[in-house]
Amino acid sequence: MGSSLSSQVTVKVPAKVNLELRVGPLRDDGFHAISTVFHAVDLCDEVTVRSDRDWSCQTTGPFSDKVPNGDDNLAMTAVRLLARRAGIEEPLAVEIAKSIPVAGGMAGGSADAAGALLAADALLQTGFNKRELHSLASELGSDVPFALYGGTAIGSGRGEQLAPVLTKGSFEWVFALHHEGLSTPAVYAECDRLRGDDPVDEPVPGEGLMTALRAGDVDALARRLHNDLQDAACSLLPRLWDTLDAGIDAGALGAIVSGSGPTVAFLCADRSEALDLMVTLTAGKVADVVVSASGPVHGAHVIHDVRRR
Ligand SMILES: C[C@@](CO)(OP(=O)(O)O)[C@H](O)COP(=O)(O)OP(=O)(O)OC[C@H]1O[C@@H](n2ccc(N)nc2=O)[C@H](O)[C@@H]1O
Ligand SMILES: Nc1ncnc2c1ncn2[C@@H]1O[C@H](COP(=O)(O)OP(=O)(O)O)[C@@H](O)[C@H]1O
Repeated sequence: MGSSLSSQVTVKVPAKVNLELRVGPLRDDGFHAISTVFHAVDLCDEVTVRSDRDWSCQTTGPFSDKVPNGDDNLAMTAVRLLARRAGIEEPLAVEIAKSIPVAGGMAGGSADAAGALLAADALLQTGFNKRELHSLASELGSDVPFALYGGTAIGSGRGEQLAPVLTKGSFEWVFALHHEGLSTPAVYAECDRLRGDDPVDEPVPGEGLMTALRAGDVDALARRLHNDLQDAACSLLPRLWDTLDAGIDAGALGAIVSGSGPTVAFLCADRSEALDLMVTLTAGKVADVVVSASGPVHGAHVIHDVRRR
């Protein structure tokens, strides 16, 4: 992209699955208090930011037709925010090579925002420290800070407050993607509707999940997967129930809707089981696309840095 002489930085940034998502009451600011365990998987976008004559944002890849270009793209919002806070007016061009499903509950837009923040920060040499970048990421969205950090982490508040979690080894996943997306606010609203007037407790982490992760115990992890938004996502898209069942029938150890959905995540015993499951689910046409990925992986990190000043 661009002239070979332009300065540009490329960042690789992962998707996430929520191993646990406990949703508390609706807060006065319109967000829900949550307790979640984010887990970064090696299904990644690459975000390139370069100096240019005008501001622009373009997306390539299989999901690019579903992503807004220009100012409506969250990555564009991110670079504009960073430049403004750094007091820099130089226009930037953003290019996203997109592999993370859109509106799939895997935080693809948040990942692009985090990637764009990091790339623009490296390009412009702002001098912002990690805490300041975290704060900018929180302004962009509840899931954006986690995409900067990656690994496995507890998220609290509205998801933006993070604490790292110790894990052993890696876990093998299969993801069933649906072309139809689900809107995150609509899924939270459906969760509230299904709960009706029932009192909702402040969310707290479930027992056993941290032990399973620390021990690298995939069977125990499969039993601890939990998502309070799952019923709401399935209520809005009932065929997700069939997708969840199909994976378990085909040998997955655990199945869960990823975040606000509609992507369904299956936890497998090992890589070979994951490949077998991928073939079975693809042949059974239970989803529009089936992919495999492992986690945890690193958060946003620079993979190319060409700066000419
Ligand atoms: C559900 C989760 C689980 O990790 O992600 P996805 O699965 O959609 O990727 C997150 O909570 C989504 O985070 P994110 O997509 O960053 O949401 P934001 O842009 O901050 O908020 C969009 C809207 O979602 C709702 N929202 C979001 C976070 C939260 N803790 N409570 C909410 O009620 C609000 O209606 C808010 O206006
Ligand atoms: N860079 C981006 N990538 C994906 N979606 C984006 C992006 N910028 C803005 N959007 C908008 O945000 C919506 C939610 O996107 P996404 O983050 O993929 O969902 P989810 O949080 O469910 O994973 C999309 O429908 C799209 O209109």
